[in-house]
Amino acid sequence: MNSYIKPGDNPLLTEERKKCQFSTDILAAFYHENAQKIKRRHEIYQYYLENKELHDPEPTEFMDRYHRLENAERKVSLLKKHVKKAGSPLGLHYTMMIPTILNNADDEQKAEWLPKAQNLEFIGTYAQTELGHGTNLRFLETTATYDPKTQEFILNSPTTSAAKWWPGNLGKSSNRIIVVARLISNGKDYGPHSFFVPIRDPITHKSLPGVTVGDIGPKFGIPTVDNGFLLLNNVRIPRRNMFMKNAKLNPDGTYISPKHAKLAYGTMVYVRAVMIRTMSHMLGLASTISIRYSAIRKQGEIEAGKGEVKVLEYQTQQYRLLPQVARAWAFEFAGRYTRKLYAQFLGGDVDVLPALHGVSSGLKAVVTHQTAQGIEQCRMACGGHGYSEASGLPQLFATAVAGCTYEGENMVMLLQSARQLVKIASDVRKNQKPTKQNPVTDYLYKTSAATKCKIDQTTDPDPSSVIEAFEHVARRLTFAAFDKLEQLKQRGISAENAWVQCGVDLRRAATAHTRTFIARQFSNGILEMRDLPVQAVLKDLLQLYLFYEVLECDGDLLYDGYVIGQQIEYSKNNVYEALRRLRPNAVSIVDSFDFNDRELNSVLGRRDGNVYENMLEWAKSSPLNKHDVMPFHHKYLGKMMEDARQQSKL
Ligand SMILES: CCCCC/C=C/C(=O)SCCNC(=O)CCNC(=O)[C@H](O)C(C)(C)COP(=O)(O)OP(=O)(O)OC[C@H]1O[C@@H](n2cnc3c(N)ncnc32)[C@H](O)[C@@H]1OP(=O)(O)O
Ligand SMILES: Cc1cc2nc3c(=O)[nH]c(=O)nc-3n(C[C@H](O)[C@H](O)[C@H](O)COP(=O)(O)OP(=O)(O)OC[C@H]3O[C@@H](n4cnc5c(N)ncnc54)[C@H](O)[C@@H]3O)c2cc1C
Repeated sequence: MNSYIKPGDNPLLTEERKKCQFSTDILAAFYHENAQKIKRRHEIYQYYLENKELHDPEPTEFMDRYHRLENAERKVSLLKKHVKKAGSPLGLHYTMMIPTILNNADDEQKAEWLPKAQNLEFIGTYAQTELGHGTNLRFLETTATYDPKTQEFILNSPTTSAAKWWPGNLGKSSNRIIVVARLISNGKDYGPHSFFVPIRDPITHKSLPGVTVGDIGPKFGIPTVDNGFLLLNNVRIPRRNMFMKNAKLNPDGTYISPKHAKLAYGTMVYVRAVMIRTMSHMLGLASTISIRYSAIRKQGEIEAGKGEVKVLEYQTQQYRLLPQVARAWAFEFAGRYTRKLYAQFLGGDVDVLPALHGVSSGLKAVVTHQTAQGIEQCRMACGGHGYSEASGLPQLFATAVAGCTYEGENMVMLLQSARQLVKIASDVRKNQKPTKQNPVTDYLYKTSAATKCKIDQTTDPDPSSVIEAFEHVARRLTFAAFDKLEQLKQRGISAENAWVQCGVDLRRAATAHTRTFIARQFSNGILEMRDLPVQAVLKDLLQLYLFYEVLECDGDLLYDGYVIGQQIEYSKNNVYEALRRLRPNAVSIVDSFDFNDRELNSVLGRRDGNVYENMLEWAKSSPLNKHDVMPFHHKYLGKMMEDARQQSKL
């Protein structure tokens, strides 16, 4: 039963919702983990509806960056009064400042900084990337030189390329930030460490002496985030402003190493682990918008004389949109795994860090890339109106695609994942067994159970046959890349250069490995669902996901004969059959993502489906339409046409 039906909705959408064959409440609670969270979501939305001061004065699409930032800060300052989590001017405060305090501050520092951060007594960000370096952290230039006489660090940007560049909310919002700088003590460089650095006066908000800070200017998207630049000119901070949970520096300047060399990178691993859910939500938003719109948009007759049909009736439209719904679910299940692993790490299990880094690196890269691709597919499937900012899809894409770059550029992250695969391949070649169980990589120690894939023509395909096929491809690509590395090294090429010359093969292996991981998490995740009608929908989504992925990597499956052409044909049929089964429930399935109209920010994706009249209202509210004739018309185009008319009379 679809609980999203309301009087006054577009009848075309209501008729879709009346076809619902499952409980949208149960599916929504499963996606958001429990019914309590759905209830809380609805309470917050109702509160938002009742508090007009939280609303935008006009569609933000019509605002310039100055007014967008002002509006965002206004709402955030109000939000603190209303709800804990806040919007974009505080994005980095919640996603990086607070996790860094939790992850890198010792107990005394946590006691001092955490309550103030949680109470929003200051606003922070995570300033690591520099104008000259983002990926290669070993070469960051900002220095923190210890002065044992005063027990202070002197922070300095030695060159222009050392300017911190990109950190979100650095330009105008933040006043207490995390700066990643090279720790130098007693003449020794200990590499990048994190420091708590005041950059603006807590009362006047003016930049402090030695601090040059500002906004880096317009970007591809995310206009309400003041990504900034920062130059430090011998700014002094107390010794105790170095985060000291892991590495420590004594008053005399002696350094104490952390238990694990990469603990300082913990915040990045945290964001990579949790951003998977954000990407799932973004893909869920895009598929909600495009499927609701496709259910009310009529275009073209299938049979002459029988009237125009909803574009969702076209198999091609289903093929463009429904796999995005399936992937949104797949990413949600995969993200649950990495969040659990991160919780284990935060709980003190440092040994889990390499496994967490390995899985979160590859997952972050694949999920952000497929999310961006999927949103763009949803946008294109909405025709011209998908290209309008009224749809919400261009901004959604511009926000999501940034995830391919931040938190570790995707190619670099896939190569990090490949490091783990190559180490395992080396162990296998030496007949070494895994030192500890790792459900993500254990399959690499096995050989392909069946020499031939078990995908066959059936109405109820077995997910394990597809997952084994993905394991087979990932194993083959991993060992092929490993063997190529070894051959190059045997020819006298250095390990580093061999790595670079195998980069594309390593990336392919990491992508195949991550695909296997996601498929396994999706297949395991739906087993928890006990409600049979909802379970049937999830099984259809899983079938669509698995066989859609088979078609995405069919060349790798056919390469060594593990799969034959007939099985690719079976896979195609399984995709079409899943589309057919999902079509009647399509609108109710995206309703179950439970995104409200504020989150959707889309005229096309409105819950009520009343698109056309609201599209016209939206367009009319454009500031351009305050004028029938633009004030400058006669100065330019008007004069040009008048001159042309006069000219033609001569
Ligand atoms: C809503 C969200 C808003 C997001 C806002 C955005 C924020 C940001 O973008 S913050 C800045 C993000 N920047 C990055 O992610 C930088 C990416 N670069 C790196 O992480 C590193 O430079 C590197 C991993 C690419 C290379 O680091 P390096 O120290 O050179 O390490 P190696 O490649 O030589 O590997 C050595 C060893 O360390 C392991 N390792 C690397 N990183 C981690 C980690 N984070 N956690 C655990 N282990 C890590 C790596 O696996 C190697 O191990 P072995 O293979 O066993 O030798
Ligand atoms: C919207 C947005 C928000 C951001 N927010 C923050 C923030 O809050 N805090 C922060 O510190 N940073 C932030 N960043 C910066 C981000 O983390 C960096 O842009 C990212 O780490 C990539 O570094 P880079 O831009 O210097 O690219 P580079 O490191 O210069 O890489 C450029 C390209 O070179 C290639 N490349 C580089 N190294 C390798 C390698 N080892 N192997 C193979 N190929 C390689 C890759 O193709 C890469 O795309 C943000 C960036 C964006 C776009």
